Amino acid sequence: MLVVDRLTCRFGAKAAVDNASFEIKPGAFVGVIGRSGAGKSTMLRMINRLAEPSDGRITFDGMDVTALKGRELRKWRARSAMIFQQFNLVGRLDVLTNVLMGRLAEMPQWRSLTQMWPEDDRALAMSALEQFDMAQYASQRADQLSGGQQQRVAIARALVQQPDIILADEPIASLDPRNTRIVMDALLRINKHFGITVMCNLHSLDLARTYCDRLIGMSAGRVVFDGAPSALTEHIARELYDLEADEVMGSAHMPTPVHVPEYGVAAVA
Ligand SMILES: Nc1ncnc2c1ncn2[C@@H]1O[C@H](COP(=O)(O)OP(=O)(O)OP(=O)(O)O)[C@@H](O)[C@H]1O
Repeated sequence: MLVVDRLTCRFGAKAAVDNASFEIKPGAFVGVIGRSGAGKSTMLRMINRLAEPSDGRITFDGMDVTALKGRELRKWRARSAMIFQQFNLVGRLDVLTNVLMGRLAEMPQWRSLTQMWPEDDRALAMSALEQFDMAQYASQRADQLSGGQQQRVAIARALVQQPDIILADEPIASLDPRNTRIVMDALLRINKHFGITVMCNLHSLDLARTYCDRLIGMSAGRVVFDGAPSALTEHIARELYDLEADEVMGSAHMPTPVHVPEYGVAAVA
């Protein structure tokens, strides 16, 4: 279980995250919502330790994440895989090598320098690409793919890290509606099929309601809502988003969730 306890991150006098506390059980799909600047990215980055907390504590299954250093910190970063808005692939490398990068934390340094990937890792990477219908692009340069395809490769890379939790920071912000659905479905598959906890920052409230089983609402660095999507009333949502409310609340056509036997809930247009 991930426990965030009175976590604060200050940049100068400003608290980007202010005294936030919550717990996340294994296997949850949690959406972090709120307007631009609410502190969503900083929260995720602190959990992965890309941003340093100024105060408070993060623990995972009893391990003090906030105190980790050196090799232990590198291991934690592999266990809490980040997915970014801009995909963060190495464009000049092929797709398979990009996915294999997710295995680096498990490799001795000499081996990673020679890029001699063990056969098991290559098989794991190919299998991850197959999960997201990307195996046919394995030998193609990553920068020749569309945004949606690149994000699927990034998700495959996260999967081969064999993480306990995936931290997705606005993973669909630069995608069109079709690719948005494909990428959100890929995250849902990771969650339902592999049982990996997903924490996903989303600007769109409709997407968050469609895919997440719990929402954490942030405003000015504080957690102001924590509960099931059904408990998020129109009134609370309007308070969370303020002037942006009309933009994020249902003006666009959104997928309706349906039950798919293989992985539980999926989304269809
Ligand atoms: N490295 C930094 N230095 C200074 N201020 C920062 C830094 N990172 C974030 N902030 C500030 O902290 C606040 C929260 O930013 P954050 O990116 O976490 O919000 P967000 O909810 O993810 O917003 P968005 O949806 O626009 O990405 C903002 O006011 C931002 O300007």
